[in-house]
Amino acid sequence: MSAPDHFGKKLAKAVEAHGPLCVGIDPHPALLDSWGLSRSVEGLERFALTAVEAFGGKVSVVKPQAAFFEAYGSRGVAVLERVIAELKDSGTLVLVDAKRGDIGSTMAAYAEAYLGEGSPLAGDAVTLSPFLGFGSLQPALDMARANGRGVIVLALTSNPEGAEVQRAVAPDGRTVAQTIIDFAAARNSGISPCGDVGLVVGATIGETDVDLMGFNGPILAPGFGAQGGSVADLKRLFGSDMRNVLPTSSRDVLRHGPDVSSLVSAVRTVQESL
Ligand SMILES: O=c1ccn([C@@H]2O[C@H](COP(=O)(O)O)[C@@H](O)[C@H]2O)c(=O)[nH]1
Repeated sequence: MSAPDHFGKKLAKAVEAHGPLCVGIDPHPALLDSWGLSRSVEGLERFALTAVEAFGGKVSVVKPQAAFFEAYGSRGVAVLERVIAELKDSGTLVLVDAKRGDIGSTMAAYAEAYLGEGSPLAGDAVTLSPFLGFGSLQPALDMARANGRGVIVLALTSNPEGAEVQRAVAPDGRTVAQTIIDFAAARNSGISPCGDVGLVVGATIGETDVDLMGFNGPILAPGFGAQGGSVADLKRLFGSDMRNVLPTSSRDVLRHGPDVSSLVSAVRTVQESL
């Protein structure tokens, strides 16, 4: 029997089939209003399941934003679990955007929750924050690899405040972002076609002034769409080789709901622009 695909291989196949666009499910209160839904668990559920119906099987990756589900407590988290299960059933890769990060011993529990076999909160990958030190993420890196899942680590985030930390210069002369990139690159070394440790590099960051040349993993590019990032920005930042770049957009697609066919055609329009 052949070994199951690792995350990089699953991602490469998904991108081959559907293109690089990752669509976010971010049930903002203002979007619930504009879809004519109540700001309640019932409204959240209708919103999220409509998005699943529109995006499942049509894009390579869907990224539910955990915060908007957690805001409704345990019933909201139950909706997130259902979203993850239904997206998996549709054959679409699920990146749970939870941005977890803590000391290693606590990180092991986060790893179990978001990357553990049989956990209802485990998609195919999870976003992680490395700002307690890249090494603190080790339990999650190990569990991701053992279970054929992936992690996407913040490096250069799309928000303007990120630069004060991420572009700070470490004692060895590298920026914090470059240090994170180098750790991630080392972890992916030798994995084909793409490693299981990805990075967040926002589409809005201006200049990269980091070296991504040797990086063999997925690059999630948020900030594309509602935050002002454009296709031209992606080309400027990542050059012509965008094989592993996953532009991600949430509000700019979701504003076309609640009609499923309008959501689907918004997705198609963005996919074509890429
Ligand atoms: O640097 C980052 C990291 C994550 N995000 C998340 O992506 C989406 C963006 O939503 P839009 O509506 O397309 O602006 C959201 O879930 C963020 O938490 C990011 O924007 N920047």
